[in-house]
Amino acid sequence: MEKIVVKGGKVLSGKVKVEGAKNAVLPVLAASLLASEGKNIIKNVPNLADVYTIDEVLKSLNVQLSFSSEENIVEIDASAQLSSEAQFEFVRKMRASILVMGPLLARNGYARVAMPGGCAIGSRPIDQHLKGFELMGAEISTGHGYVEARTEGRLKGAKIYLDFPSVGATENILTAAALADGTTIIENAAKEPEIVDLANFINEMGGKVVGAGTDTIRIEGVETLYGTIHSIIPDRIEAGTFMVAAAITGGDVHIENAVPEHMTALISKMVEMGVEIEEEGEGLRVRATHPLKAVDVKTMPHPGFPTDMQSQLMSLMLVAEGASVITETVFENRFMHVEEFRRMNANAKIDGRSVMIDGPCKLQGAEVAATDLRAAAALILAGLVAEGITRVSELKHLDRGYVNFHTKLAALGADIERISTEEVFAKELQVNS
Ligand SMILES: CC(=O)N[C@H]1[C@@H](OP(=O)(O)OP(=O)(O)OC[C@H]2O[C@@H](n3ccc(=O)[nH]c3=O)[C@H](O)[C@@H]2O)O[C@H](CO)[C@@H](O)[C@@H]1O
Ligand SMILES: C=C(OP(=O)(O)O)C(=O)O
Repeated sequence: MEKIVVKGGKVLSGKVKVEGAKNAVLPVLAASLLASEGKNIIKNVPNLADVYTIDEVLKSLNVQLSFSSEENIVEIDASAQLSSEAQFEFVRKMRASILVMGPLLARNGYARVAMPGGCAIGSRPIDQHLKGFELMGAEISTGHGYVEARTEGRLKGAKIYLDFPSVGATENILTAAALADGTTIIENAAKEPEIVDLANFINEMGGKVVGAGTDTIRIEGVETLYGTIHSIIPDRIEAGTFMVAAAITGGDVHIENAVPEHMTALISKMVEMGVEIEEEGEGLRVRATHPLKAVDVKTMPHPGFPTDMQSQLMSLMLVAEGASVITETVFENRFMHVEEFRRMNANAKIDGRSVMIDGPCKLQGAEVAATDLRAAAALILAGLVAEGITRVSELKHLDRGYVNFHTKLAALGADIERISTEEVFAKELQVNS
C-alpha cells in the first residue's frame, strides 16, 4: 500500500496546469457509444484510474478503443453491434459505469447494468434515471443484482421532470433521448458545465440538443449519430483544489486552464475569506496572506457551491480565524473526512448535515486514511500546513480523480513524496535508530 508523505510549512508558488475534467470525460466516453458510424476522437483526456475503468467497460461492450495517455487522446469506434451488459466488476469499481445505460438502451433497445448501490458518501439511488427511461417507453425490471431496461423499437420522446437536478440522471436521459423518436424535454435538469460539454459532444455527433446549462433541456431525437472530434473541458474541481493549496500555504500560484465562469461560487467564497483571485492569461492567479476569515458554506447543485469541493474548502476553514459552518445538502454522508481531520488536531464537530469549525486550528501531522476521492485531496491539503509529517493512505481514491497530484504540488514547492509502505517503514526505522 502506497502513502503520500507531506511535511507541512512550505509556501507554494509557480504554475500548475489543470487536466481535462473527470466528470466530463466519463459521460462523453459513455456517450460515444451512440455513434453507429465513424470514429470518435476525444482529446484532453486525463490519465486517471476512472478513465481506464470506463475504457474497460466500453471494450467489454464490443467497442474498438485506444487510449494514448501521453497525448491524452482516446479513439473509439462503436460502429459494430454492441453487447448490452455492464458487469458488476466495473460498476462496483466506479458508479459512473451506469452512464452506459442510456446510450445502450437507445442503440440496442436493451441494457442490463449491475445495480450501483451506495458508496462512502451516500446511498445514491438511480430512481430518477429509471423514471426518465420509463417515461420514454422503456420497461424496467430488477433482479439478481442487475437492472434491465427494454424497449420495443425506438424510445419515444417525453417530458421528464426530475425531482432533484441529478447530474447522472440528466446525462443518462440526455443520451437516451439523443436517438429517440420525437422530442424530449428534461425539466429541473442539472446545469453543471459537464452537462454542457456532453450536450456539445452530442451536437458535434449530429444530435439536436438545446438548453444545456439551463434547467430545461430540449432534445430532438435523430436516427443516426456519427463519430466526431471533441476536446474535454478543464477540470474545475482539480482547479479548485489547487486554489485551496495556494491559499492554505499563503502562496502565489497561477492555475493554467482554470475557467472562472465554472467556479463562481468557489471564487466568491474564497474571496470572502480574504484570498486574492485574479484572471490572468489562460487561468487564475491565487494569492493569500494569513489570517483568513471564517465563512459559512452550503453545498448545492450548480451554480451553487459544489459538493466535490466541500472537503477541500473545509481544510481551508481549519486555518481561518473564527467559527465556520459547512452544510452538505447534496449527499447525506459526505463527512467521513472529519474524523481524519480530528486526528490532525482539527477543531471540527459534526452536527447533523453541518460541520462546525472553530479556527484557526494548530494542525499537527498525523497518520490518516482517505475515505473518498476528495477527502484524499483535502487531507493532503491540510498536511501542507500541519506541523510535522502527515501520511495519507488509501490512495486508490486519489488516483480516481487527480493526475500526478503529489508531483504537481512538489513542483510548486511542497515537501511531498509518494512512497510504498515498505519505504515508510524503512524511513521510520532510520529515524528511530
Ligand atoms: C461522475 C460524476 O459526474 N460524478 C458527479 C455526479 O455524481 P452523480 O451523478 O451520482 O450525482 P447526482 O447529481 O445524481 O446526485 C446528487 C444527489 O441526488 C441523489 N439522486 C441522484 C439520482 C437519482 O436517481 N436519485 C437520487 O436520489 C443522490 O443520491 C445524491 O444525493 O454529480 C455529483 C453532484 O454534483 C458529484 O458529486 C459527482 O462527482
Ligand atoms: C463523488 C465524485 O465522483 P463519483 O461520482 O465518480 O463518485 C467526485 O468526483 O468527487
